[in-house]
Amino acid sequence: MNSPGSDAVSYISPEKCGAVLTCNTGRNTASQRKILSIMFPRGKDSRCSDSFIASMHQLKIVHMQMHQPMCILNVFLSPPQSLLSVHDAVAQRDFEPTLPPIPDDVLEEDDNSVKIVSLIKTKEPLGATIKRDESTGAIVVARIMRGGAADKSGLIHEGDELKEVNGVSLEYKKPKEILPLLVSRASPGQIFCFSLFVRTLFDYDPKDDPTIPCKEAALAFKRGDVIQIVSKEEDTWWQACRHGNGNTWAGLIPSQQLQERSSSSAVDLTATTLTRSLKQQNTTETSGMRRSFRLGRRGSRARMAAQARRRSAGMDSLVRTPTYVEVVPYHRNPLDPHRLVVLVGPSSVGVNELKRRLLISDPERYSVTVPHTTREKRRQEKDGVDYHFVSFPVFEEDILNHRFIEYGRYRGHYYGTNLDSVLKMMAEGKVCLLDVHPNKIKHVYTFEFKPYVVFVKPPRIEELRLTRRRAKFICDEEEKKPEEDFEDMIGLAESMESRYGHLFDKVIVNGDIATAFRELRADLDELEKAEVHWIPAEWICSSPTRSHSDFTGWI
Ligand SMILES: Nc1ncnc2c1ncn2[C@@H]1O[C@H](COP(=O)(O)OP(=O)(O)OP(=O)(O)O)[C@@H](O)[C@H]1O
Repeated sequence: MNSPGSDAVSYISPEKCGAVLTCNTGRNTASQRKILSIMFPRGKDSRCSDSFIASMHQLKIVHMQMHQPMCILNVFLSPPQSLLSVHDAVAQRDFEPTLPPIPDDVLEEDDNSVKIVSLIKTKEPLGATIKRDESTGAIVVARIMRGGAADKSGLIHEGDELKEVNGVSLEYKKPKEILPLLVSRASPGQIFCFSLFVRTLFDYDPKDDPTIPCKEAALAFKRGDVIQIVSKEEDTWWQACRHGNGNTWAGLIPSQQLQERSSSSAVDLTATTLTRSLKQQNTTETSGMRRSFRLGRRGSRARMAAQARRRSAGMDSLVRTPTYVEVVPYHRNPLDPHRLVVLVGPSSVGVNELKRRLLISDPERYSVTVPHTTREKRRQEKDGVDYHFVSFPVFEEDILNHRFIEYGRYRGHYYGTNLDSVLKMMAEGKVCLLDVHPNKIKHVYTFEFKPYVVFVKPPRIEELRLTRRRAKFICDEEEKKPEEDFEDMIGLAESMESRYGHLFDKVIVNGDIATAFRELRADLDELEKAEVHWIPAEWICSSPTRSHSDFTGWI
């Protein structure tokens, strides 16, 4: 089995990834390794190619016949021990083919050890990215993708020089001409040494990314997708697989650091724009914040201006580029309370309208909380139905115990949404709909409530004008025109998204109300049916009384 000049020849045919043939000279240190040939099968059905071409020293081509079946060993190799043990097993038997002699002059010419690697694959690409070595001009392996054929074989390493693919010399070829052959797909059920599930907080399309080293080896995703990160070895590019798809991929994605860096200029721009627009506006205090909340949902202009200043100075720890949030699977037992549905959005965007439609569409399923108040009960009102009527001391004790999601004073009396009223609805088996400013989400951002946060976003201004023509907008200032309200709404939506976007599970654009409602309803139906809910990992160690000043699960 051994060929002249080599001390190990192994055929390995893991069932899924095809066969691997190696021949090395015994001087196989990382610095000396050279890949001389990589062979892909030509026949659609053939797992083992019937011919094997080895290019020696860029010049010499050695042809060799292979017969099926080759040695079938269901082994994934991790060098060097397993390679040697497989070699020992293989070497006991007389397998076809035998390697032809390696020409003497080849070995004499070069001090480097010679390794011939043939990866005979099914549909799998090699699973590596390449680059041109600037000093030598050689094509070298830049990285090995986790779970790909190259990784599983354990025979190809970063820095190896690539001479030939499928019998075609790579000399004078540009990396982009070779790249399509080297994309990685991992086998379903592949076990990775490193594994972390994240929900993505931004859309990523490698086609639009000029910095990606290899577009074909990248993984595209949409905001909200759950992906499995399998390697974080590099600072700039991580490797990840799509989750929930049998045909999983291990592809490159921008690391958190890279994404934050590339978006930081955009965030700065948003902060500057917001500061500028605050300066221009006279009515920011009320125009953008949720109008329907009577109890302090509106932020003061001064506070918003200070926030914008802090943000532009980079001092607001909550303003972070949305990247990835670590998630864990939660299997909802049918007897478990429903997740709390939190609807957020700028004032007048249509949150109440959507909530109203949900309640009408299925009153048995959806419900809203009953607020607490310290004011006197009126004759026609029912305690626990219209309001929970409580005394001042009780209300204030609950404030001190952080039991209010939001509260405020109106005409000398307190009004507020108490956590207990939410829990009561949930305990009754209802899907509780909560409508708050996004800065209040933190009060329910726990495993106990498992909030599913829907951000209702305005469409582009043209569509806003068109769809809201007949809607009544209550301007906060007499002289204010609806057009200004539209601009405020869009501006506020943008700043909400950049500030709290990492908390949003779903974004609904409310252009046409019927379409937006259908989308929301369908999404909530899907949530109801979902076997697995991917929830933030931080909830697992959170408690209802914990302070939520930061979101540690956000990686
Ligand atoms: N897609 C839409 N097309 C046309 N009109 C809409 C649409 N969405 C909402 N509206 C109308 O816009 C007005 C404001 O909507 P809504 O009260 O639901 O806003 P909101 O987000 O709850 O604001 P606020 O919290 O300030 O009350 C209502 O008259 C509503 O019927």
